[in-house]
Amino acid sequence: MLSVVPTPITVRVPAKVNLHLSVGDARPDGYHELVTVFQALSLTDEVTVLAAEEPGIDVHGEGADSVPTGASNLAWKAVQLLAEHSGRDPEEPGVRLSINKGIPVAGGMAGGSADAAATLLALNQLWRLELGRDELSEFAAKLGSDVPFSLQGGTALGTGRGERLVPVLARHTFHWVIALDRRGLSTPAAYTELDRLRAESRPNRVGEVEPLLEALASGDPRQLALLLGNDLQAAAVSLRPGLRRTLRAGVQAGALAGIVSGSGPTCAFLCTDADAAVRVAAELSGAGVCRTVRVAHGPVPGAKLVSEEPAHRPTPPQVHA
Ligand SMILES: C[C@@](CO)(OP(=O)(O)O)[C@H](O)COP(=O)(O)OP(=O)(O)OC[C@H]1O[C@@H](n2ccc(N)nc2=O)[C@H](O)[C@@H]1O
Ligand SMILES: Nc1ncnc2c1ncn2[C@@H]1O[C@H](COP(=O)(O)OP(=O)(O)O)[C@@H](O)[C@H]1O
Repeated sequence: MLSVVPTPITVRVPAKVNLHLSVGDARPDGYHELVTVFQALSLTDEVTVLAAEEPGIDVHGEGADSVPTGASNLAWKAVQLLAEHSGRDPEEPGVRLSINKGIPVAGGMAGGSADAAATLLALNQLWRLELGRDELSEFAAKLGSDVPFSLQGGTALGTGRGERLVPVLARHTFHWVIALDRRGLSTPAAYTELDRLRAESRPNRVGEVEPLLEALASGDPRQLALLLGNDLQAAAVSLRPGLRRTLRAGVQAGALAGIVSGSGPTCAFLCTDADAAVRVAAELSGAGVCRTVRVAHGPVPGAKLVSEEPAHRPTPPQVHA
């Protein structure tokens, strides 16, 4: 008898930067209450899921060596969650994952969350689960605070632990230079460091989010640059004092402003336009303050089947007279 092997499914998924990250007090469950504005950037991972008897994960690309290939990979947790939901054996789900990293690992750009979101979307297709965006988003929130945003993309206001999202109007495209560090930084360590700093002094807190939302709606990068703010920046800089130099170097290279991305140590520099971003990237890469630089723009869409993207759509059949 002929058995039909489903075609592998590939999903592309973006990194994020927090344009505004206001961290409240630690809650009884250990999470901090946030008010944050996420923007999805054109720095992406690709996750392919394929039916296979031997389960497993292959990781390629940027920082692949430091990504776990076992059960602690967040994308594998997504496989197990949907396997359980759909009555499959989570230990023998009959799939392999291939992850191609473009998002820096442990860089504060939600790379693991991105892979988990991509896996949810890909398996929904491979296993024909027909879960809607809202259901996928609920599964995403079980996997991590940033995972729902990786699914949604664009620009969004996040509250709660970051998982409750409302889309935000962002006019025009913003242009960024991303400075990647030599080593990653742990998210829980950054939150713990912030609690420690707050217990012993009063580090500055970011202000209200409304002015930043207005700047996004205006589309003016100069206005936005004045309002970027991240409460975790003090913690990241305290754990990695060299970041001060990186932030200074980006502005000296011509960026409008620089910010630590989420829990760091990646730094993101907002530039006037695409040409300025290329110039800033070239100068920053010569300054010796980071491992490498990337140019990116945002907002971009969230996790997407690669076959749905316009550039990959098959050309319509030609009609010859
Ligand atoms: C800081 C942020 C900013 O967007 O992102 P990254 O910079 O790591 O990418 C997020 O809050 C990270 O979200 P995510 O990485 O999904 O965190 P989770 O897996 O849910 O939680 C990991 C740990 O981070 C801390 N955590 C996370 C979110 C939150 N609102 N409060 C917290 O205190 C907790 O210690 C938690 O155990
Ligand atoms: N698919 C994945 N990609 C990257 N890191 C992962 C993945 N799954 C688990 N991890 C682990 O999660 C940690 C945080 O990685 P990542 O999500 O890239 O950073 P951040 O939380 O700073 O945005 C890494 O140190 C790594 O051990």
